[in-house]
Amino acid sequence: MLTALVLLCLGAFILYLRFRIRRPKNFPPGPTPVPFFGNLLQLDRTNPLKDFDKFAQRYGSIYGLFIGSQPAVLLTGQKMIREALITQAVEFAGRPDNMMVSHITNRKGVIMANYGESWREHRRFALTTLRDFGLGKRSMEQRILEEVKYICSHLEESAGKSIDPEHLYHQAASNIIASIIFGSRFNYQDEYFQILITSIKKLTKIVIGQWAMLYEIAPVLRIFPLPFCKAFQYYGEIKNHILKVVDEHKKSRVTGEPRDLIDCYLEELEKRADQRTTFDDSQMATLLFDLFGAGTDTTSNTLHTLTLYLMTHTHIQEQCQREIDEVLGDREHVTFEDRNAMPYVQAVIHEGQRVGDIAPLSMFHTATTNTQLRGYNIPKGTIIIPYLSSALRERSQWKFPHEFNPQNFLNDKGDFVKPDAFMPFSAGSRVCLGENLARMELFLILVTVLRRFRLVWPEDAGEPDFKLIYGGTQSVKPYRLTRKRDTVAPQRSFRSHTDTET
Ligand code: HEM
Repeated sequence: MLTALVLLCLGAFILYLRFRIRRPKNFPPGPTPVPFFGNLLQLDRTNPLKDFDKFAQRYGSIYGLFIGSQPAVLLTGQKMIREALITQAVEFAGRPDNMMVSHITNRKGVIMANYGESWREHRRFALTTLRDFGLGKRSMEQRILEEVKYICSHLEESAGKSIDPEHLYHQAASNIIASIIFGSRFNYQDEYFQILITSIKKLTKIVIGQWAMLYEIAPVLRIFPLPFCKAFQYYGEIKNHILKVVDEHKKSRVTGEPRDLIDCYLEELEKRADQRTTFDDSQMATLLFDLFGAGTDTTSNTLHTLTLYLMTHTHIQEQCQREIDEVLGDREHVTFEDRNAMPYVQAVIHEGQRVGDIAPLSMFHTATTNTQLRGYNIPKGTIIIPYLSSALRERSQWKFPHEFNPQNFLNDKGDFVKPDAFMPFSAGSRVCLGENLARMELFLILVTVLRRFRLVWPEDAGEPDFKLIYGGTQSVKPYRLTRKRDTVAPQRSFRSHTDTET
């Protein structure tokens, strides 16, 4: 019996030695990892953000963790994040290649592409194409305003009923990016459209969930038909749609007259036919997937959370409406330029982004080379996690870090100011590629809707819940809204706090 026990202990010790995780020399300090799981068992599986805060209190604004056996460094606070992503931009511009999402997209396109020529060429192409969006005859602004008409008519039709705005915003954001890249929008009732949107939402959920984690730390499981296989299926559904549209474009396009981003890419392919280039059909499909996916959840979740705050802080909604009326007067349409004359609305939108905290952990980066940060060694390939939420609610950076208060973005004279800690789009060479589009969407949609409607928290809806549901992209829980046509709201305010749900 004793011999068996000794042998068991010895076996366990040998296994421990075999799978023990070794901290690289002079690696940032952090909690002790256990074999195989690293520090994953010390993190709340449904929402690790509070654990990250606790570690930051103990180890400081930079600390080391292990995701399985893979070393990772967590960056907390705006100064630390900027130092890594801006001052040492190139050294930390990589992407992990062992994540499920990098396998799904084959590391092509932009989002999961590693730092290098292909990422650079595709990022540059996408940015220029989005920026010069005089494509065809319609500007980006016109495309957004066209979609806003559908949002308004949907709200118009909902008179006397309460609606779930989440789906409406998802459809609108998805349609705007679809119109830019595919050249056409979907009808809100279109079943196929619902399938695509649902696939994006489910895929986003799976790739940051527990099954993805298992996929990443235990490659041996990948051969089994476990729930992570669904992610590949959802990706396949979206990609099939993309390939179909690309095929149609190849048949119908006219050289020199691009209608959308696909036509622009096909033209680039033609131009580069005799050159060495990273452009090809499969890169194009992943780039389209990246833009369609990234352009759907993000802006719509921001609008969803912001609308909840506006309905429940009616004095803020009213003040926006007064400013909008003053600036627009009799004019039918708002333009993006009008934002410069609307400091309060600007402050409200930015505050919505701050408390909405859409991408709490940004996207993971990696070190592109062996380097140092704050005197610590960071080996090539280390995962770098910019903890964006920590900057968005950093006590020393905000007048009111834990409440919804547009004063966070206004100075004493009432001018709009943007503190350095405002980084929902991240920073540096990987900063969100759709930032300008997203800012334009948020402004044009919100101003048009608030100009026409008063958004009201239904009388029978109880207390609003401001907690964010943790995810790769976060949002508040589903809720319902009613709308009134007049824009003068009775005063109604609820206490809000900006915690993430645990
Ligand atoms: C409110 C809306 C949005 C927010 C808060 C947001 C936030 C982010 C964040 C945090 C990242 C990661 C940056 C990093 O790795 O450091 C990112 C990357 C990216 N976003 Fe957005 N995003 C938004 C809207 C959009 C839209 C509308 C598009 C579509 C054009 C888009 C396309 C992308 C792409 C392609 C990347 C990858 C960039 C790269 O790896 O080089 N985003 N976004």
